[in-house]
Amino acid sequence: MGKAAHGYPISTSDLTIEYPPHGASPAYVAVHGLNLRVSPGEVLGVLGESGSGKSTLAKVLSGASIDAGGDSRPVITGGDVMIFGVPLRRLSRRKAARLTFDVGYLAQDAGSTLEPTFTVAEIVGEPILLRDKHYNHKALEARVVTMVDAVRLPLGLLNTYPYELSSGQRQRVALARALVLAPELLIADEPTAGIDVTVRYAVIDLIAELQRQSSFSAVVVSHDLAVLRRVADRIAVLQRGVLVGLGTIDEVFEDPRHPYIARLMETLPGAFDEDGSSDAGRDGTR
Ligand SMILES: Nc1ncnc2c1ncn2[C@@H]1O[C@H](COP(=O)(O)OP(=O)(O)OP(=O)(O)O)[C@@H](O)[C@H]1O
Repeated sequence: MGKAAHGYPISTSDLTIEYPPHGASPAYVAVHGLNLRVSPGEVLGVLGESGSGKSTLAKVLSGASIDAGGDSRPVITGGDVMIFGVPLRRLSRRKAARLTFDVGYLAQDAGSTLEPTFTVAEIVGEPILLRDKHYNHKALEARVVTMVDAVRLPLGLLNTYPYELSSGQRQRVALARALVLAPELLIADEPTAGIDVTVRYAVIDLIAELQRQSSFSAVVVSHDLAVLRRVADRIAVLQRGVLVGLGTIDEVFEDPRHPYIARLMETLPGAFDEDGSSDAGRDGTR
């Protein structure tokens, strides 16, 4: 794809995303006129309350919504987004499928939706075979071992099934799968949701560490500012599908130009502690 030549891994211009009408439900605009860019090697956090459009945006940026087809998927109806210079709005499903090999996507609840009949090794290795079904067996095995090791799972788990793992271990498997093709962009949607409180920060710290090692760009969606503080270079704040803040966490909150952000500050007790710790989101609720 010649990714390096395209400057920005993600560049949106007036991006509007809509869910088409479905049965009795009218069309719903989930993201309105979004303008942002993600630079090579940058981690952008996306913050917003439930229903603000974070997952919708993540799905579209990953190319997964086009690849999936179907009529309840989000569709770009205004502006566009370029992923490594490829405009998504009119992208065919075939080309979108190819794009998904370049973009790692850790979907919301990825850990709890792993294929239950596959072993850990099969789950992690599957994207390699989807890209190239004739991939060398030994090389596949070696790559799977490398990835399982990279996410700090014991290799003894390679032949176990998802139901035998803890929530944190399952999320690590999902992360290994999302990164197995060595993507230059990772889209992670609420990577710490549903994970036991005691290991939640270990998972986000692992993403931060792998990102530093491999310098991929990333978008990390979370409703938890303390999570984003551990990984994001900048954050984008969404309210009802509209971008209401963009910058480093300190820039966004030190000068809250938008009343929503000022309100958000009040509802995030402890979010501004020096050590980045926060009470918000620690109780395991979403
Ligand atoms: N398949 C769908 N059809 C119609 N509307 C939808 C669909 N999926 C989501 N929406 C609507 O789009 C809006 C944005 O949803 P989205 O899931 O992107 O929000 P979110 O910020 O990720 O929320 P959460 O943190 O709860 O996951 C919501 O109002 C939601 O009801």
